Amino acid sequence: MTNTHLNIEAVSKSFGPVTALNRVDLKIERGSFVCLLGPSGCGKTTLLRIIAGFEKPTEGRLLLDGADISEVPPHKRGFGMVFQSLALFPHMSVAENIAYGLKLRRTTAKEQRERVEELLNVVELPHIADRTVSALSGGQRQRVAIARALAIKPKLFLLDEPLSALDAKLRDNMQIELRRLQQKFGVTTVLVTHDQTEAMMLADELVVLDHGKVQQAATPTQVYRQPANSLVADFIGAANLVQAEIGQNRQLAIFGNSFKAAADYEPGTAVNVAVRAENISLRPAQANEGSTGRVVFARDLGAFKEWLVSVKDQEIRVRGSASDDSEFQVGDLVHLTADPARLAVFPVD
Ligand SMILES: Nc1ncnc2c1ncn2[C@@H]1O[C@H](COP(=O)(O)OP(=O)(O)OP(=O)(O)O)[C@@H](O)[C@H]1O
Repeated sequence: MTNTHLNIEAVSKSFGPVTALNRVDLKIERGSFVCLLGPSGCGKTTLLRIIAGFEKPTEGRLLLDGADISEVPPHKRGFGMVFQSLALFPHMSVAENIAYGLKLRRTTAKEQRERVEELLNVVELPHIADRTVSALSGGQRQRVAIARALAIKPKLFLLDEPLSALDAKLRDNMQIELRRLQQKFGVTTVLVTHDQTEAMMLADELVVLDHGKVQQAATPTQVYRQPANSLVADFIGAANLVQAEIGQNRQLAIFGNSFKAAADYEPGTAVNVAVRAENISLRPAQANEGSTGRVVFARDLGAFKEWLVSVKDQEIRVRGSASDDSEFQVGDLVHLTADPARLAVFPVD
């Protein structure tokens, strides 16, 4: 059964001649964590700003629990927000920052104290309530900003690239923390990111935007395994897009390996086949063998190995697991095999 919290109906937004959003429809489930993901300029920040009320849609409307909020100003929407800049008050203490939204809501001093204490415990900063924000580390500031946004028990929790200023290790820790907090509070959350690993790590539902349109809205696993089109396949994960042609009985040949396309296409249809780097295996090849390529780049990244293999006029990215002890060097002739169960076939646009 669905339980829609926010319903975004046919929302479009133009800035003069630029169409930032083009009839976006999206239903956000109560208590879910939704990530808006896409390349730079795809419209994700504009969509978040429309949800927050900082921008008005050119067309379409927003329904919160069924009520039209399109005309409601941001401060009356009751949403909690965290931006990349955090926008904390540097001269105020941690506790004052967290209590800020509560004060505006005329909460009693006792309620404020209790709520601040509760949140400081949740974000694991109970000992620094009295410090000024300017004396905190990047990760601590991040937690204060999150605590401040959650203090008002927001109807929606909105975050715009909140972790992008943190170094890789801290960002990884904060992603786990953010996800745990969101689950603990059960707050409906929308986060904008251009980092697909972050989006896959956090999201219940991943919304891939491109060219101002929703290209796919599904679980991270679905988006990864069954990308809706070649834009999504290309954007998510290390995918190779290989051109091929449908033969008789839906037969297709990729790197010389033949397999059957799942969807029904006319023979002779040109298609793009998305093949992820980790779904291709290599073995040494002989010069007179078919379906071979030459290794042009090789690196060991610790967690996995990666090669670029020149096949015809394309460079194919291939990943092997760290435990795989095959060693291919630049210049080696290799045979490629794609896992037929993990291919996605799209008509050429
Ligand atoms: N205030 C504005 N005035 C004019 N054009 C704008 C404005 N805000 C956004 N745009 C344009 O709308 C499009 C979508 O911008 P938006 O900031 O939503 O993209 P984004 O996906 O968040 O990109 P990024 O990841 O680079 O922040 C872009 O072409 C952008 O230049």
